[in-house]
Amino acid sequence: MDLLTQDEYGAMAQTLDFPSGAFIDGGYRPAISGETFTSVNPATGTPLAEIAACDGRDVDLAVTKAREAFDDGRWSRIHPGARKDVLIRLCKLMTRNARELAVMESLDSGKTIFDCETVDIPEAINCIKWHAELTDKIYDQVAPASDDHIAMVLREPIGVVGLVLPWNFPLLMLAWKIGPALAAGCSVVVKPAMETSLTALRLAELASEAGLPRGVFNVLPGGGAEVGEPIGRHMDIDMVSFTGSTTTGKRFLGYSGESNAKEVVLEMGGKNPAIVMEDAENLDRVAQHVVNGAFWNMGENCSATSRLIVHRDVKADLLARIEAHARAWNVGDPLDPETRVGALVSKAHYDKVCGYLDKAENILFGGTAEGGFISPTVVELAGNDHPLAREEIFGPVLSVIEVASFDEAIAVANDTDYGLCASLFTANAKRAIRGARVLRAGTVTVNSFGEGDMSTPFGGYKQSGFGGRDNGVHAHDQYTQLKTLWIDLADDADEAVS
Ligand SMILES: NC(=O)C1=CN([C@@H]2O[C@H](COP(=O)(O)OP(=O)(O)OC[C@H]3O[C@@H](n4cnc5c(N)ncnc54)[C@H](O)[C@@H]3O)[C@@H](O)[C@H]2O)C=CC1
Ligand code: BAL
Repeated sequence: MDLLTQDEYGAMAQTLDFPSGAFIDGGYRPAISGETFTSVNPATGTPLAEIAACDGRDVDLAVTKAREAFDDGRWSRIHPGARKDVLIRLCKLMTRNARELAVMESLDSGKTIFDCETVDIPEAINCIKWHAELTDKIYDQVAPASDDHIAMVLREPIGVVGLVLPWNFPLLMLAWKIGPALAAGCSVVVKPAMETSLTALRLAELASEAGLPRGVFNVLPGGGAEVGEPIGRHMDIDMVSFTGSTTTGKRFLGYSGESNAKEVVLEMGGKNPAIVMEDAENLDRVAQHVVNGAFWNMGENCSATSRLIVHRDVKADLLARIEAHARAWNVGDPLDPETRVGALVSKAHYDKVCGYLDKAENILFGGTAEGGFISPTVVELAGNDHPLAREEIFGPVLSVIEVASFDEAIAVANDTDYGLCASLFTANAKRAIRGARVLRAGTVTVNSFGEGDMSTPFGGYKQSGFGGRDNGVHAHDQYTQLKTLWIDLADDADEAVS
């Protein structure tokens, strides 16, 4: 991918048309209330767009349109290959508009243009394509039954799905959810985070251009209480898939229980450990993985490495290498393609992360915070009980905890309410496998940092996840429900039924 220069990206930013309406039933429209909110570029504080501030009435309208679309089968009952064709056309349109989407995403979220161009947009396209390709390659099942019967297990799309999204990977998290949901034949009502609504709105427009029937893909910008809660409580939504904080995620269990017992899938916070044992090979490479895990996307990542649990014998050497690599991560204008650490998503979130820096008693390096930007920071902790070791910070702050043995490292790693990801660096194969088995996390990486890829499920143990997984065939399956079809084949029409 050839990147532009900072000036060229700046010039492009001036020419973008930002969407402003909610996207309902195939077109943009104002919120029923007529209210709007201002979307702000967190890197500069300048307003980008006035966006429709939806509420429960818009949710009702969007759900009605989504239900009509689902029930008349314009998407849910067409040939899977036809669904695939539309989604592949959407991927082509995304590719054609990739640069526009990348700049829009960077302006709206503070993410670096480098990441938007090289990760967020291409991975979003790849995700939708992966699920589109799956659509006409999976089969239903025939169950064992007597010769007088045929028993089938059919997968049907679950129905109207609410998708409630975070701000840290706005388009990519949307793709993780609409990819499998649309491929399965569902209609979706999407609520982007208020901080980052622009690319979701633009994507709905592109999907319409690709031929997605109206009513199938609706996007409702607005607040959590105004849009998220009505989605969670709606009596005609069959399932909600949510990504965000554990506190808000748990609310959806209550909404479901107090409404129609809709299915709920939650992908929530993390406090992810990286364990580095004294036998880890190539400490320089380990340091690069730790820096990437901790500081990529400004640490605004549920899978971010936020606790470095390091054996005392390699601690000094490893920290020196981490510092050297982290210092090479430029902090600054997200539209400069050399920048690796952009702005935090909002003033409120910046203030929250600064509050954690204030609590840090021993900052080893970094800790510079100015105007919405925070430099990669490493903090030494005496143990795992400090708030920096227990609470999700969601910023470029790595806490270091020293240990003296493998068993102690595993115990510290598991001593958390979260269980999303963990990484383990060791050259000892037995330790690697034993460690991977006992670490209580949905994804464990050995001698690397990562989340797997499109084909592997992503989600958490403990308070990091509930009800399912993003990515892979598992994600597709969770947007479907099973129907048993049992057919009597006996040639005995005259016999009494017993
Ligand atoms: N796991 C992850 O990927 C993410 C975790 N977070 C964590 O959450 C913290 C707070 O960030 P927020 O943006 O406030 O996260 P949040 O979990 O409150 O927001 C996620 C989504 O839920 C919606 N929402 C908020 N309150 C709601 C409610 N009462 N009912 C229904 N929907 C609601 C939001 O508008 C947004 O679309 C961050 O500092 C970070 O620690 C934030 C974003 C993503
Ligand atoms: N890293 C993708 C999942 C998330 O941060 O929410």
